Amino acid sequence: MTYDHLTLHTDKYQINMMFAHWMNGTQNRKAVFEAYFRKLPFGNGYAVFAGLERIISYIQQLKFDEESIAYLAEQEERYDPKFLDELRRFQFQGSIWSALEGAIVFPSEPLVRVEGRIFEAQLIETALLNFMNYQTLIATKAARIRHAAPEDILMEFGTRRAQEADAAIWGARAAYISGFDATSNMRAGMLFGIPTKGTHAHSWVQDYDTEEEAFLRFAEALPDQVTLLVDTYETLRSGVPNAIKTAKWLETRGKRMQAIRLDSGDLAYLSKTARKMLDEAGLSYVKIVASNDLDENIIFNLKAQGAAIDSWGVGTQLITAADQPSLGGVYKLVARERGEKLEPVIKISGNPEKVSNPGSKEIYRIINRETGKAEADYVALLGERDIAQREPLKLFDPIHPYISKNISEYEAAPLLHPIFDQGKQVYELPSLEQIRGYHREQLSQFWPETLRKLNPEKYPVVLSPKAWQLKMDLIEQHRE
Ligand SMILES: Nc1ncnc2c1ncn2[C@@H]1O[C@H](COP(=O)(O)OP(=O)(O)OP(=O)(O)O)[C@@H](O)[C@H]1O
Ligand SMILES: O=P(O)(O)OC[C@H]1O[C@H](OP(=O)(O)OP(=O)(O)O)[C@H](O)[C@@H]1O
Ligand SMILES: O=C(O)c1cccnc1
Repeated sequence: MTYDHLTLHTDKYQINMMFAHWMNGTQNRKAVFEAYFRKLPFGNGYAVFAGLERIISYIQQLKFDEESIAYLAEQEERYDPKFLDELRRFQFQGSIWSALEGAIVFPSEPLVRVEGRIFEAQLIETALLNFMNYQTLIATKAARIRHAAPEDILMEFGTRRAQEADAAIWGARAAYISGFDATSNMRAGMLFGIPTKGTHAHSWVQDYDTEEEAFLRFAEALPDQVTLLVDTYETLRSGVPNAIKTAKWLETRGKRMQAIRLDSGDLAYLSKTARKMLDEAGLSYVKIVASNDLDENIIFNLKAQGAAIDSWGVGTQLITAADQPSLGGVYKLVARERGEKLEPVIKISGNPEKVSNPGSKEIYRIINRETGKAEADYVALLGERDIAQREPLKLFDPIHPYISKNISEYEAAPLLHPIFDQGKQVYELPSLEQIRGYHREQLSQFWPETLRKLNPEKYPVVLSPKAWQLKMDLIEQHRE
């Protein structure tokens, strides 16, 4: 069995719907789905989109191999062998538009649009949401941590606590997109080109009779990469003094110790005192790394306490998004084929925020020409003229349409980009460095009020008058 073949990485109900469509002869009917989330995680003012690279490689490998077919043939649903033959011939022929990784995104706007045969568009829902939801969540968490320590070195240390191996490496990648500097995971480093960093564990120190000897042996072995963990016994009475001795020894070899690492206790007090001890020993170049169940709030607090920490190793809280372990992204049908045409469809709910926005849509980030800052995201139906011709726009809140604002001097940057065109990949994958650059550029389009960690200003996502009217008409039709 191959663990990395992902075609059956889908919910059974997708296969059952594919089968039922096939039985009804409707499997080739066109459909349009859009993926979006409704609520921002962590009380943040924005999310950082990630997951596209994995979505693309998943789509590229979609194929029902004989092992998957044999497994499907065993199911209690007793799928018709002719359906299984159809699956043998299956090839993804749909089109996909998506936000780019690193993009700043908001609730209720389509982040991925899939247009294809209902057969294929339904199949990919589960995996697409799985990749988008997790990676976007971690990229957003990482952006919050970066926000708490804008100038410091951030290292992702989460693998041992991650929800298994895929989460570890794709989470490390998502963190790097949002501005982390390195990961401890070697496989993530090899696969994605993320810089890797590592210190040593308590076990290294415990394995020697004395801490001093442990430090020296480590420094002898890796003289250019010495970061010593100083809290195995007594941080200030033994760890830091032994680290100072080691640094002095390294100096006699013409080498400079990189850092000490604090992994327990009061990190503010210990770092300030250790800093003083290092400075007094003439070792102001030795940096201080901290770890121990850190998150953005603890980092922010430690900085407020004047902690002398240059570099942060963040594991569990980041990789598991511990304060909100999932992003509730959904994938909703917005149009279906009837006759020769695509007809918009709606999903009604008692909760106004849950009523879906019907029709295939495009999103534009409206940038005010005077300030260069984003004013709103404008969700329009495909091919709307006003926005294409940069005519003055009325921006109104779709839930409270009486709240509105006009704008005429603007740029409108499309958020969704073509990725697949009728099964063919038309998007060239950028390097991870380019993605990071794009993320930084995206951040610079927003006011600090949107970006702050605590109680950020709500950024407007507005519907075009046409998109809004379509929604009202469909709600009215359903009422009738
Ligand atoms: N000055 C500080 N202000 C706020 N939080 C801190 C401060 N120093 C450490 N912390 C955080 O408080 C928590 C302390 O947890 P805990 O008591 O388990 O750590 P510990 O004292 O190091 O114990 P252990 O040895 O079991 O790790 C950690 O999340 C740590 O990052
Ligand atoms: O606290 P996190 O944010 O999850 O960061 C990763 C943690 O993993 C290690 O601890 P662990 O006790 O597993 O091993 P050690 O013996 O190397 O400290 C490390 O010392 C960090 O404390
Ligand atoms: O390199 C480190 O210090 C490290 C790596 C993973 C987890 N904890 C610490």
